[in-house]
Amino acid sequence: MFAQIIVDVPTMQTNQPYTYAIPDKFVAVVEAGMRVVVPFGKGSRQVQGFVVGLQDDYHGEVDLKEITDVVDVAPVLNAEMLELADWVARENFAFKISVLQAMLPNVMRAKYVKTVQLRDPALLETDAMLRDFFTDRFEVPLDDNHVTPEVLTALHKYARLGQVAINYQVGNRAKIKLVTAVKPILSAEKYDEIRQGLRPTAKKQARLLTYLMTASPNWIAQKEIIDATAVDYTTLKKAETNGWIQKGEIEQYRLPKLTSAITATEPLPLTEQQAHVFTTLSENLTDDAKSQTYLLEGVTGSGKTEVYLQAMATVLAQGKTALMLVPEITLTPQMVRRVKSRFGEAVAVLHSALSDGERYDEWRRIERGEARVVVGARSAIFAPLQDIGLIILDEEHDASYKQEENPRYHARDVALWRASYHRATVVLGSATPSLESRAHAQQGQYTLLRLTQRVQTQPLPPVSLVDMRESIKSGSDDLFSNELLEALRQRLARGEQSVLMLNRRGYANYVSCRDCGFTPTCVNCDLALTMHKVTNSLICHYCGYQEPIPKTCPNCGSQRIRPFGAGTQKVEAMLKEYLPTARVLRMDQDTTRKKGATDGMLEAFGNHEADILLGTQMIAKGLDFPDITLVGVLNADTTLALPDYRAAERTFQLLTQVSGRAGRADKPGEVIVQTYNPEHYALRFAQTHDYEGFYQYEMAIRKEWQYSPYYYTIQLKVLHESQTESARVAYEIADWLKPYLDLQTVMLGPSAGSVARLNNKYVYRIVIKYRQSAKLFEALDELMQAGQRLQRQKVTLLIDRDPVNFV
Ligand SMILES: Nc1ncnc2c1ncn2[C@@H]1O[C@H](COP(=O)(O)OP(=O)(O)OP(=O)(O)O)[C@@H](O)[C@H]1O
Ligand SMILES: [Zn+2]
Ligand SMILES: [Zn+2]
Repeated sequence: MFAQIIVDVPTMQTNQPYTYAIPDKFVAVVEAGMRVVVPFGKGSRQVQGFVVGLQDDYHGEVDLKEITDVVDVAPVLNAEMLELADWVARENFAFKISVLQAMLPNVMRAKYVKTVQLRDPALLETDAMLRDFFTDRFEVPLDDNHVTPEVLTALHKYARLGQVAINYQVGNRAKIKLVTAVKPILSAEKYDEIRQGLRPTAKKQARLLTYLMTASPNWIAQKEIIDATAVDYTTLKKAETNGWIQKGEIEQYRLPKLTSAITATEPLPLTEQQAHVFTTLSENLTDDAKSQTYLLEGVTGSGKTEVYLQAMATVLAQGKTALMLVPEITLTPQMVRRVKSRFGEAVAVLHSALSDGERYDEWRRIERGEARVVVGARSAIFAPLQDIGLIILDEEHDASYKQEENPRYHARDVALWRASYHRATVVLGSATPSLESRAHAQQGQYTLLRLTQRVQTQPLPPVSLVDMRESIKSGSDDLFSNELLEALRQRLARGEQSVLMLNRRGYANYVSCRDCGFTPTCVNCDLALTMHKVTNSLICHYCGYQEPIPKTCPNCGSQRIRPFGAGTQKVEAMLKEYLPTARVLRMDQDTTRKKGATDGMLEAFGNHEADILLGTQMIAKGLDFPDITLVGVLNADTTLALPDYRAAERTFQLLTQVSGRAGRADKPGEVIVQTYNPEHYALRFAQTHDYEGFYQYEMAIRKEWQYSPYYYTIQLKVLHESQTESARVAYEIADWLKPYLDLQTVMLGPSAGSVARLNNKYVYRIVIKYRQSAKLFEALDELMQAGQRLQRQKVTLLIDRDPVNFV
């Protein structure tokens, strides 16, 4: 037997698997999706690799090397994942090894100690070999050198049946947690009989026996029994001696904690609009469903989440599984609670704030089929769910769905792939869909569904734009207008709550005129120019255009053209000055760094322990608190100045999202947006909550400037320690690519990266705008595979498809 293996050798990256021979002792064990150790290269260094295929024959010339060792006893990636990894690697010019690794939890990637855990103690009675192996323990280290092929083969078999598990431990980080457990071993009738015979004073024993009568004959954590029956350890000890129960150890998952208990909730009766959406979705949530994508465009507070929950319940009832992705920052306890209160233990949460151990536990619960609902951020799209019926992407427009490092996949694309594999339904939900998705709906690739009203038909809050150019002239400072301070005072007097957002995106990276609002833009691209203090210049991150930082405003001649500044701490201090009685809760990267801090703060705000929630973009999404009646945006413009053709879209989305936090329950809300660009269309459309208007307007601009969704973008970056070498290679690549570009394809650059050096390497960039991809992609693929040659020259080449940031 022979195996095809993708090896993990950073300096020899290639997407071609290597063929290795499988020695006899591993023939019964090795399967696709397992990791193995193989010799590689001249010195036959031992490296890890993934088995991606098996074959009976080999007709090549060379003598094949043999697999040295197996890392896994059961596959850690199934057939779907292997196929998906191929696709993700191909579509994103990524290396397969990095994709395969991205699919696994951290602990399985690092150096580890392996253990075998006995999950079904009954095995010991039937298999003498296993009895010797485990002796008197439930979990033993697995050191491959000391395990005979027979035992390995047996473990392999039991692992497939779920009777033993192979666990990975990194130091102590991801140790399996074992707890004492009890198993009822007598019949209900027998327990009843014993109970009848007890002395009347044996109250505790009676309680225990009553509990055992109705308990299922599985292992139950001892603590659970004690909590339920209020018996003590002595009672349990006695019960064991009496032969009523068996004691042992079971694995306890480190379930991510919530600060307070969850109460079960029932589905809410749907509003007319929700019901219409749900009915339409239900037509495809059937056993013989086909893969189908819906775009749910629903205003803030329209009850999208309730529709998701009910759709999830539908597929679960069919025995299928459901996956719900939300942006990292909206994966709040409030959100998790909403899902867990419906589906309880069936929910696994995958979140970057989890410890490696917690994440690994959740991953295994999913893999074993114990968790059938997954809620998570971007990387949860690789959750090892089987038989998926429904995939939801909430806030589908969110930029965090694109991974900004290798492999640079977009979770939306992966979602569509997996849905087509499982013939599942996809729901992309947002109050402000991405232009790409909305355009797909326009063309009929997605089915468009709308929720135009809030749940209790509360109106969307009125939004007023405060022109800061005027405001400053009349004596306010450039952080607080009189209008906003007055509105905050009103809320304090009424005991209502306010949310204040300081927009930090693109902060201090650009200059703007305080008198006329003018921000310098690129002559080629119409994008805001980014400030570079070192060179005292403004640079276009897209095409490389440069100009000196102007001393006076080119638009109105004012000298008050300067960078943006001031952080949340400054704002907090000023709030204290203006509104001494207000209780302010500041939420930013500093105050939320500690694990669980965000949860605590949101809970405190929910309990009215603060009047004002001050924060960065992280407060714009998802919050659902009934007493927020005022939302203030201190500076709407910073996102407008992002060096990104999506700047207007991002601004519109952010303002719409944050406005949506006000007036969600019975009290009417109000939004105040401070800006230097009150005429900008992104603000105008956000003011009237007019997504469709914005969409039409922005599409016309994208068409004119040849941006997505009309054109796609690919960014190539060349990095080298020497600037001349970096430039030389970039020009070489550009020349090499030219013959592959058709007439509609535009190549910008090479130009020096706007951040001249990254990690001490000089960056040169090429940006390609294209409509037809076939020929171009072939060329890029070839280029990537040539990466090895580049590696030897110490050149790094990065290929980023549809980049979110131009740096
Ligand atoms: N059918 C219903 N009946 C009563 N209340 C509902 C119903 N559907 C949703 N709600 C409540 O209305 C509020 C808003 O709903 P939800 O958070 O699902 O909206 P959303 O569209 O996801 O909002 P956003 O996009 O602004 O986060 C929630 O408090 C939710 O519990
Ligand atoms: Zn000006
Ligand atoms: Zn430009």
